[in-house]
Amino acid sequence: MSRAHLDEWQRRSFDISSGSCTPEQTADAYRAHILSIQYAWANAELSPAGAASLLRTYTERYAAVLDSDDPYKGLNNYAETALHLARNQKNHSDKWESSLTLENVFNLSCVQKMIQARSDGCALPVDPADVNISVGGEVSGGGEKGSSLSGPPSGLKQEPLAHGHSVPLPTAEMARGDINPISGSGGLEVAPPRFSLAQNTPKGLTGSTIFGHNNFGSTGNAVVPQSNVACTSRSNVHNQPVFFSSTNPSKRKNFYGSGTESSRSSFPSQGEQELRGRGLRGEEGISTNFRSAREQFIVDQQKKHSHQGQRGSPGNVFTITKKCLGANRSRGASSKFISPMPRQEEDLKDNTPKDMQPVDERLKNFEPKIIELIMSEIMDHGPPVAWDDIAGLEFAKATIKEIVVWPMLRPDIFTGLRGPPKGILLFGPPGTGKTLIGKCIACQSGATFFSISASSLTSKWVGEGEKMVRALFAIARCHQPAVIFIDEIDSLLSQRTDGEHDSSRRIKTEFLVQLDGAATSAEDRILVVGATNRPQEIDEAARRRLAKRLYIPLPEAEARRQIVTNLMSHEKSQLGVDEMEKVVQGTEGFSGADMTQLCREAALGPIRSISLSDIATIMAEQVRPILYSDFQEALKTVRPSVSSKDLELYEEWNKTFGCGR
Ligand SMILES: Nc1ncnc2c1ncn2[C@@H]1O[C@H](COP(=O)(O)OP(=O)(O)OP(=O)(O)O)[C@@H](O)[C@H]1O
Ligand SMILES: [Mg+2]
Repeated sequence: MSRAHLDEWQRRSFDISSGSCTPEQTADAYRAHILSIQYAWANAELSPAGAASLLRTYTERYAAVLDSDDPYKGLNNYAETALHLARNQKNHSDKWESSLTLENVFNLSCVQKMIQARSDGCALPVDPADVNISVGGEVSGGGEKGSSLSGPPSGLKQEPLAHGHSVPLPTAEMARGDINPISGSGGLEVAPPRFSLAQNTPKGLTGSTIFGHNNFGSTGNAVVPQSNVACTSRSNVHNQPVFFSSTNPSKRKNFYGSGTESSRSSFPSQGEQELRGRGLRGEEGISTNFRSAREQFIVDQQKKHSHQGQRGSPGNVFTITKKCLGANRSRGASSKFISPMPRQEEDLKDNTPKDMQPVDERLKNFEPKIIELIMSEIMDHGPPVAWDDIAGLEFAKATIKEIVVWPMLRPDIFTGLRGPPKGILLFGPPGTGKTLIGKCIACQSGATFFSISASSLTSKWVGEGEKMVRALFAIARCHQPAVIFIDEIDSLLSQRTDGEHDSSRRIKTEFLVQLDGAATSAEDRILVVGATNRPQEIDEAARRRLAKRLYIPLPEAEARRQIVTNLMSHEKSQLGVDEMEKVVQGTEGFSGADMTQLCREAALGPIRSISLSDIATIMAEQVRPILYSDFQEALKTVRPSVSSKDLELYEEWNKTFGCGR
């Protein structure tokens, strides 16, 4: 080092050793030393080894001055910082005091309840919510071999309670931890007694019950040293209530140590306890979570076996239960998990009556794809339709109720000749409510309802049509009582001609076979409802099988009024009685669908009266009500869709084949 540096170094060293420097000056001097060393090393005036050695020495000395809490020699840097931080922290814990004292603990209602329960010989009310210590009354082993808590151990006072039972109270000595209340020996060094809750437990609460720790392995000021709380249960513990202590008395409830899986997984098993006990003894009462691999293996094995044993017979397993989510639910092979999303096949199974289960075997011959398609055709969706939603058609409605609803309600009296027909044909002009009736049957009959459009059978599944028909009837048989609604049945069962396509002929034949089978089988409760607006095109063989042929005519005046009233009730309208009458009279020959169309058109009247500039801003309430004038306007554009000539044909067919009066 250069001469100047060495002089400076010397001066600083003298200052430090003179003892006249303040800690700040000493620290500065050491810091300057460190800088000098770094400088010399950077200028290659010091060897790296020499620089490292010097740096270590002076860094240590510098740190010693900084960290020393001696006010004359050190800066107490660390403490200063920590204290500074602490000063800025709000801390209320120093004012906190537990309200739970030795005196008032027995006044707690939950403690009283427990005492009462024990005195009544009932199970102890305990909440395992946040507690994980079980302490019973029977003492086996301990300082005085064979001693039991039926007599208070030395160090426990007997204090009579209101109801006459005595409770051992800890004394001041115990509170100080001088005496182990459980051992009763008055000494600290006691072999750990084992506790189990037996019926012959003294009526009073043990000191350990009340003052037990929350944590198994914790040590501290508790009255009961943890080493003594390692519970084992060799016998007579099954079905015994397990006693938990809790720091939160409000959480205590009735609880039985039933030894559920969750509890066992949350609490040390017997083997675990023993191992822990060993560990405790071996380490002079200091519990440790460490376990050798072998010990862990033994614990795991014991857990496994105790689980199995518990399921079969709840034998000699450790009966501690911890409350946890779902603990009360039984799990395992016997419990049934119900998925919130039922699968299709489960639906199929569930909808099938138990006695119909063997029928499912028949579905094995069908391709799952086809079964799935048919199942998706089950009409269980769409807005429900009530009988009152269908205006007029009183005869048809009464007949259908008689054929479908009553036999379903009273199958016992609709037997033999009174047995319901197996096939119905609803025929009539378009838009008169045939499909509506089908939907209503679906909602009201309570039967499994299959709704298939015949055209989809012939066009959608070309080449598979007859398979579909067969599968449809097979599934319906599995879901009896069942209603198969076939809309536009004319396209399926039209007259057989020489020029027709082979596939549609096969479908038709299959359908007739199935219909025949359903019609002839007395046990089958399958009703086929066909709807058509071309009844004259239906094959005579099919016509015979659809025994009940109901004419669905155009709505009469009363029905038309009902349709308008029904539809207008959902809108803002002002239609006087006379005006309504005029509308009804002006719609002679209208079908139900035409009436609906007329009302829709009339409902647009108020909107059309709003000027184009206002339509974007007008409030919904400001739109005027539907008036008679709107109907008058609508009647100019909406014409009846059924011609009188067509009507004659229906009337004629009804007279020839219909079942109406
Ligand atoms: N009797 C009725 N009561 C109330 N509304 C009806 C009635 N008949 C028809 N409607 C109305 O007409 C619409 C068409 O009816 P639906 O589809 O049942 O006629 P359809 O007889 O099946 O006709 P298509 O023969 O053309 O299939 C219905 O949605 C309903 O709004
Ligand atoms: Mg229809």
